[in-house]
Amino acid sequence: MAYFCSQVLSTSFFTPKPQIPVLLSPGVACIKSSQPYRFLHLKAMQDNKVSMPTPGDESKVRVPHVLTVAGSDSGAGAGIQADLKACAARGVYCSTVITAVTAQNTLGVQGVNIVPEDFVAEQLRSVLSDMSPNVVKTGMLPSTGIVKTLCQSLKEFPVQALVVDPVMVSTSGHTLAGPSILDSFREELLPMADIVTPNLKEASALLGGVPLETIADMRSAAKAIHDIGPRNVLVKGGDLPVSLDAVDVFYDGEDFYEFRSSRIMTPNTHGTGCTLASTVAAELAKGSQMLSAVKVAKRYVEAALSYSKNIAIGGGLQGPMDHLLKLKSNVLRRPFDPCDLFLYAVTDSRMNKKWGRSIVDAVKAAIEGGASIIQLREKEVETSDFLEAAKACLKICRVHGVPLLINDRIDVALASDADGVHIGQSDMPAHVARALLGPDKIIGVSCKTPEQAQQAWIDGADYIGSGGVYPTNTKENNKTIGLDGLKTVCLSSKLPVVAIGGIGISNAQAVMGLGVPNLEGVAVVSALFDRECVLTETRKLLEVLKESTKIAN
Ligand SMILES: Cc1ncc(COP(=O)(O)OP(=O)(O)O)c(N)n1
Ligand SMILES: Cc1nc(C(=O)O)sc1CCOP(=O)(O)O
Ligand SMILES: [Mg+2]
Repeated sequence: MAYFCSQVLSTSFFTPKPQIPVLLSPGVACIKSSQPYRFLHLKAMQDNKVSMPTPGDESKVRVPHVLTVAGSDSGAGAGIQADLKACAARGVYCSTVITAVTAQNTLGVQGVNIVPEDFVAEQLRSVLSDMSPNVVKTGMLPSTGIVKTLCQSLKEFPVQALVVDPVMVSTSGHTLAGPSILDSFREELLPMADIVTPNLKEASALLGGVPLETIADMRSAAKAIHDIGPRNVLVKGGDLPVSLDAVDVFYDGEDFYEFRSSRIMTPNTHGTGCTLASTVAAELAKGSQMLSAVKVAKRYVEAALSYSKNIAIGGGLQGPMDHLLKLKSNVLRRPFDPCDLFLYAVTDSRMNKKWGRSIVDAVKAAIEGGASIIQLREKEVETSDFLEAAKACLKICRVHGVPLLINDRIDVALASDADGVHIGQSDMPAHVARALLGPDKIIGVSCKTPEQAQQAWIDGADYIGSGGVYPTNTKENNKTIGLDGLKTVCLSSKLPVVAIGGIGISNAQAVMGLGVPNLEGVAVVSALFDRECVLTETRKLLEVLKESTKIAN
């Protein structure tokens, strides 16, 4: 199975002209049409019925909103489910009117249950009369009655733009809207549409079965479909034979634009049509002009396809894509476990330089010796070198299932996709780091007092680093809090704690012997890295720590 990834947008035939905006901004409608529907729309705008901020509303944030009118796909690769995910990924609210419920998976469509027309009408009324979506996007419209109901509702409750994905056949070949629907598409729905996005089969069906085999055919089809009434047409050429590349043709009634793509080999293409149309709708809802909306939508779909090309969901020929671009990395990453803090190796560029080893070699040796978590604390390296080192260390850490944190630098953690950060009291505040890094990354915070420990919990930290337990030469002017200070911090918080500062094989047992339940381990710099052999020192410290847990039990 293959799909196409466009790296290059090529415009052809004509120099692109500035577009007349379909939307000036969310809440402001287009004025380039003389169709009755648009007059209704403009009239509603003037009557203050559509998207006009009302006095007293200034403090409320109006979010861009797409209403999708489509079928449910139980496998969630296409239909309503794809529309919801695409809008969520693009930061747009999505409400739903369900026209049919399908029993569907990656093998095909096993059943279709059409929602009664009057209940589709009721759903439409519920959403349109109250929630003022900016844009309506249509997918599976399985009966003429449902098409008519939709058109009627849109006349009663005009929206800023209508995106029509003329779904007729599922990717597995199952008919989702029969030929009887075509007349109502041509006569009622398409004349109201701001854009229609047929694939080759759908474009051919809309035009009475004309064969579409070349790019020239697609242009003619786009023009002929435009004559039916939609303001813009995107004919998708993914199924075009004889070419390694794929070309989509966009026509706005004046100019043609080609989107040329190269193939991505992937079975995970189910739902690409729904996703593309929903993303166009989402971008329009945010206020984009039509051509920009189409460009962004294509880029997004291609990124999602490329990202999801190897994910495995279901045993059929066509799998779903990952709209949020998250599944792959989450599958590889296990959640933070406080036990990870048992032997915490913190690197130091000066020490590694002194012993003539790279950061990567230092990390490799520490992991081989039994370190359960790594922190890159590289105070003196250039940002670009830090980033490179972080990426290289991450590869090693992932192979061994050892989390890698970055000291201080949220930007480096984000850019390298490290597992998290360690920050101190004078670094980026932990709640800001949490907002930047999201809910899944690990955040450790240095705390010397119970107040700091309580704040770390409030700010969303995952663990506390507490010290200096003993005097240290590694960190200048560091206050020593001793074993008592460490114990006080541990007892003041429910967060897991790792002890730091002057710890090595000679005193690790004394630290772990404190016997407080949330003290999970020790963090060490010089005892591992200011030594000739990191591997040997890590192994020795691991043995001491294991011994201390035996004594405690
Ligand atoms: C595990 C762990 N605990 C404490 C620290 C110290 O962090 P911070 O106070 O931000 O000081 P610097 O390390 O940035 O000098 C740590 N790095 N790791
Ligand atoms: C980085 C750091 N933070 C500390 C704190 O007290 O928060 S002590 C410290 C230095 C730890 O290095 P070593 O293991 O060589 O003593
Ligand atoms: Mg710091």
